[in-house]
Amino acid sequence: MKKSYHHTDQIVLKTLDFDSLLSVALESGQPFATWKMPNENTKSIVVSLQKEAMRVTPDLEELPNGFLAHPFHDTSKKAYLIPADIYYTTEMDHIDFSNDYDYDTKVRVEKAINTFDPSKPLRKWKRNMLKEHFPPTSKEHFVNIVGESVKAMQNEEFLKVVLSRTKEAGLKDDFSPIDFFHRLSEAYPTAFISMCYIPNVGLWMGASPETLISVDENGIFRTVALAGTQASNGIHPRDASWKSKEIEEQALVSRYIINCFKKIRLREFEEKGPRTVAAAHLLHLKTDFKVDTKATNFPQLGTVMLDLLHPTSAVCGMPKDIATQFILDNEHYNRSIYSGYIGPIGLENSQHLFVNLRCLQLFTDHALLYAGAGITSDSDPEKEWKETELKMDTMLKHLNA
Ligand SMILES: C=C(O[C@H]1C=CC=C(C(=O)O)[C@@H]1O)C(=O)O
Repeated sequence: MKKSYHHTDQIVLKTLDFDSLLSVALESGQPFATWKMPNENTKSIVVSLQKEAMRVTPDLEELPNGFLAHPFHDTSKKAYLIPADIYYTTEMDHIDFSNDYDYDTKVRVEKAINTFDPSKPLRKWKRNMLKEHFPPTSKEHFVNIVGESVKAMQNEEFLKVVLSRTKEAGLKDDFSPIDFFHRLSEAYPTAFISMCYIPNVGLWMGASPETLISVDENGIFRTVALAGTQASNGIHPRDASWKSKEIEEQALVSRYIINCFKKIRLREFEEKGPRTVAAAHLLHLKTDFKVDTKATNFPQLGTVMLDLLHPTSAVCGMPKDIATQFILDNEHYNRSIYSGYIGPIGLENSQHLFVNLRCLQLFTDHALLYAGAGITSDSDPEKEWKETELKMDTMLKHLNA
């Protein structure tokens, strides 16, 4: 696969700790991202020393290492890349610093970290927040567009559409994004916990249950079909039962992925499931797909599948073009990177991109939560509204805790 990480100059810090580096990054207004992988304890951070994130075509084999964030819909199909000018994980005893910067820049960064005072509350980050956003979706509007889409599907205009909405939640005066990141990491060990700041896109945080694509250091490619939702209400995943509406909704996502494999004539994939998995207080149906890119001699499979998969019918619908148009015409707001994809690329010789779900965007005094629900011809608009409320609770429960 790709070249190994080649950042060599190391910064030696008086006190090397994750929170200090993250605080300096957050207050600086530079593009940065921090994350925790599912089922791992390590927390990682990348900071760019440029003022803006890069706009790139998501070609994983060609891009510099860093953190990628792709919007749900972008006509130029470009992603934002936060290059790993500074890279640190809680497993490291030093900070990796890119060779592209001169000695003075390194000294400036080192000084900012070494003089950081953890006893002072963080305030400057608020200056970098976006000033405005589309008004939150009213219940009336959401229920209305779900009803319209159900009619269109009963008329056989399309098979499935995922409709989404936003809602505001106030922040406590002393709200700290860093404490929130740690609370999410504790609460959801199996999720991809992330925080990323991109100028003009905003500060986003999330606890995603859905891998879009991953390629590990051994060249094993993975993706999943995740759909169907019910509140777990204490039920163990193995004892869950599903209605045919959810079974079909998830089967459409699996079929979509298999069609992507067919398009590139790849037959050597392993498929496991569907099985029930827990994500916070919710249960979903999930099918796992796996390909050995070395055995199939397909090193660029990650990039090829990324282009074919996004947006999957777990966030968009079927057929893709008609569902996309329905979303753009009816949701009346810009999803930005909600239901797009985010994650580290090139670091530790692997790629890990997750669908940006169960997420929110921070503003100076409130958060904007995002959630959607898969609609089919059998959907009940009122139930779909409740489902989006349940999904938003994933973040809401821990926001002001
Ligand atoms: C679109 C979202 O979830 C997707 C992933 C799992 C289950 C889903 C569902 O049951 O509708 C959605 O397809 C969201 O969380 O905003």
